Amino acid sequence: MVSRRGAVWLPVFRSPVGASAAILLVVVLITAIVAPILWSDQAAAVDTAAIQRAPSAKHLLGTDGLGRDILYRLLVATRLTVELAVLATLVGTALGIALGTAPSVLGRRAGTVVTAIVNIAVAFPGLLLILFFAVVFGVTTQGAVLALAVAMAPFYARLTQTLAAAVAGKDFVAAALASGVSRIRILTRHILPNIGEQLVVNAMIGVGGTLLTFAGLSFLGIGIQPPDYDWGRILNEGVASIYVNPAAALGPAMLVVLAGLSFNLFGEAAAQVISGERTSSRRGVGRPSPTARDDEHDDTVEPILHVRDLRVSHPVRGGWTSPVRGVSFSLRRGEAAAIVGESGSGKSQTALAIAQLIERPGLVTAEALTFGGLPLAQAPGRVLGTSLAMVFQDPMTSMNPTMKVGRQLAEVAEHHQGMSRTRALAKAVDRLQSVRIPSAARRAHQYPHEFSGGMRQRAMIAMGLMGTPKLIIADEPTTALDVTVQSQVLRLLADVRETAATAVLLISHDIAVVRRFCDRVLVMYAGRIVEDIRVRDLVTEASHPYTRALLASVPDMSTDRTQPLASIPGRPPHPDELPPGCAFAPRCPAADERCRTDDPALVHLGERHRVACWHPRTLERTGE
Ligand SMILES: Nc1ncnc2c1ncn2[C@@H]1O[C@H](COP(=O)(O)OP(=O)(O)OP(=O)(O)O)[C@@H](O)[C@H]1O
Repeated sequence: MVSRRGAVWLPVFRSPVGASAAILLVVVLITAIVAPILWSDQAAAVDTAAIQRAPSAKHLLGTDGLGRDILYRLLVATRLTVELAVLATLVGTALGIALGTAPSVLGRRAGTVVTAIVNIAVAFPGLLLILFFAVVFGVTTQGAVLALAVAMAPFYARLTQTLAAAVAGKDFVAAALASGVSRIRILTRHILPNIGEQLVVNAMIGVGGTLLTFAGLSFLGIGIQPPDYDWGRILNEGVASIYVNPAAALGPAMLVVLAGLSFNLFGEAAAQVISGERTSSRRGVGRPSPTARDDEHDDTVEPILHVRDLRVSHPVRGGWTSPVRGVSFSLRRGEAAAIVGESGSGKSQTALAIAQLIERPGLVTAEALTFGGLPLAQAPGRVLGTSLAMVFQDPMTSMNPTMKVGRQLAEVAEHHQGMSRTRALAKAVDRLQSVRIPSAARRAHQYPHEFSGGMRQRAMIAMGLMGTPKLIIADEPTTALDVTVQSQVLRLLADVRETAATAVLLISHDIAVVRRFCDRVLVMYAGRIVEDIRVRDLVTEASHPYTRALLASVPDMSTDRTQPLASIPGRPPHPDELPPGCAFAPRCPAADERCRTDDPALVHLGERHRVACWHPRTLERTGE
């Protein structure tokens, strides 16, 4: 059976360009290997009686100044030419990867310095850099290799940074961060394997360019030094006798171009195939400033999570934007609460802030943010991945595609519980079984792409269960799944909750899902909780006009199907375009002057009911 990696490369050979380049490449490589073995003597044989002869049946490309056969010399020189081009590219790529990944491993300042140096070097003309370093490292073969490598490193550094930035935004990297995996390990296990393919392809295209440049250096006399010779040197000698024997110059020139092209075209064809495979914040308003604070509901028995006045801010041009503005709530052991609200209301930012996954320069502040009684910020490595688990929205991006599912799960136990590889894998299989993955032992050895969407999501939950989580934060875990699989995943979360008294914080925009699964709903609007209510009271007691509008937009058994569904007119405001009073006022049918000037605090309306509104339940009274 062809492995997945092998299968990815197969289409390269199917395209006409890829196939021709591959044939050419194979010919070049075979020549590089066999020519020095077969024809070294013929290439070195001096014949003073046949100096600088034109092409003949005996010497197809003629002879050089010492009567040596040019064709044999070209064939033998293939090895050194290709070897040095590949070596220079390898050293340059390795140097580039080291420079490109340094900012994420080094501290912030050192990282900024490295990035600045790379940016300056990238802007510098490549040829000038090569000539400069060739002089610095000395006019020798090694000097030329080093000069080429150092000159191409900034390009690969920039490429690595760009590719790594794209992968760093994926959920599986956030999941690994959540598990407390170190940055170096994230780099080596999660980021580099996922950008390796593109780097290899770019390096292959690069070999073609390096081959041409190296030949150029040798032609100028600052590449390979006698008695060694490559195509560039032979070209140099051939040009001297071009009027006597043009083939002496044309032969090496054509070989340089053909070999360069073969690497280049093969790399390009591979890049096209791979890219084909892969295609299947605004201005701020000043530093985060205090706003009306939620009046925290504090009657919880044994709160596992305690959040008071949580704020998340991000720097944007001209100031800061605050998508979460003073959120307060507590969660008890075994409680399932949902955060609902329209897109952009700050649900995910709240979840990420609790899981300590807001990356700098984003700023998280809170009067209290404790988990199991301990401040989360002080002990993220110990809590995340063990007693706090996170399940992300997109099962396609939640797992590292280059690691087998079992290994990804085992990594958590190896890292946090110091388990041996074998025991950790056995635990991974056990957890996969517990989330009802069929043939778990076999499945553990498969890659995520061999799992269906629902199975991947269950495997994500199993990853959370590798520790003994007291809280699972599930950010839209069912959005990408079909309805049947959705209920399976929710049932699974419900089982975990029941058996281990695990609290669940479910982020969702689907109030129907929430009503089936949760005890409590936290309704968010424009970065704040506007209502905190028990699910069983939702239909009868919901008091904020926004909550009622959300409810009205979901059809139920009593909905008149002949009428269009109620929708909420207008759009939620962007975090930096908030109106002065209640953020919902511009869309609220009950808003008056006070709503437009004063922001209402979140206050108790009942025993376990909080609402932030100047006119709670107004809509119901007015016959909504
Ligand atoms: N790094 C950032 N810099 C600036 N603004 C950001 C940043 N990250 C998020 N935001 C803003 O925060 C707001 C809330 O985002 P969040 O992802 O929490 O919304 P959400 O309620 O989860 O929406 P959705 O249901 O679409 O996921 C959005 O307006 C978004 O533009």
